[in-house]
Amino acid sequence: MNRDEQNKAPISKQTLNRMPAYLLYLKNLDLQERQSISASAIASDLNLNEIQVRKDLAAVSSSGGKPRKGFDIHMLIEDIKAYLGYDDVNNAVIAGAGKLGQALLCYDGFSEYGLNILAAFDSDPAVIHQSVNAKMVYPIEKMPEICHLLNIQIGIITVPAAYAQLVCDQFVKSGIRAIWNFAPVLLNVPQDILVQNENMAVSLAILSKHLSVKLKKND
Ligand SMILES: NC(=O)c1ccc[n+]([C@@H]2O[C@H](COP(=O)([O-])OP(=O)(O)OC[C@H]3O[C@@H](n4cnc5c(N)ncnc54)[C@H](O)[C@@H]3O)[C@@H](O)[C@H]2O)c1
Repeated sequence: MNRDEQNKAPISKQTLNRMPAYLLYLKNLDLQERQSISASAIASDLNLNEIQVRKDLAAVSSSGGKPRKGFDIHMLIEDIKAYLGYDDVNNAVIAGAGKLGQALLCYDGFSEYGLNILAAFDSDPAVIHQSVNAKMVYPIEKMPEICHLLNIQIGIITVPAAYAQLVCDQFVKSGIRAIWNFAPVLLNVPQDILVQNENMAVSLAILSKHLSVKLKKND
């Protein structure tokens, strides 16, 4: 099956959302030590249901697992990358899985605009390793590794204002090309990085200004 055919194959949202965790896990295996791995070993190491893992990997694997040997690790990594759309410029991650970050993670409507939020990062142990709408929240320290691994181009900032520049710098170091910033801060970025600031307060101020002008006219 070529990459285009693979991308057309139906795959559930939950399966897609588990792929970054599989990819991270497989990339950290020592390929000198072993070249293949079984679905049951992956399920046990990631604390997932074995049947679920088998189904997930069957949906993406171009070769399928061999009965005794399992999956060729290198091929499986390439298959998962292809499924995640490694060259897709619209793959994004979130920094700050708090109230706003979680709301964005839970909103499925972005996919209609081609934006795929694949994972999130946070510094709070209470949310790290939790999944939100089946998307994993990773420790912020993992950002460079995961962004490079998934070839992420867009970083979404939903941390408190005081940490926004720090997180922005971490995104830039992680190879991000564009930033969607929800924190009320003007970010310093290298010239080639695009920043889109989002501020609901500004929209509300415009709305209230229009309303006051309209009401004055009606007086
Ligand atoms: N643009 C808008 O219209 C709009 C609307 C609401 C909130 N906001 C902004 O969004 C941001 C988040 O708001 P919230 O209400 O979700 O806050 P929150 O406190 O619920 O969430 C912030 C999250 O960021 C995490 N965090 C803090 N420092 C971090 C760091 N260095 N690295 C990684 N994670 C870190 C926290 O652990 C927390 O989970 C704020 O800057 C807020 O001003 C913007």
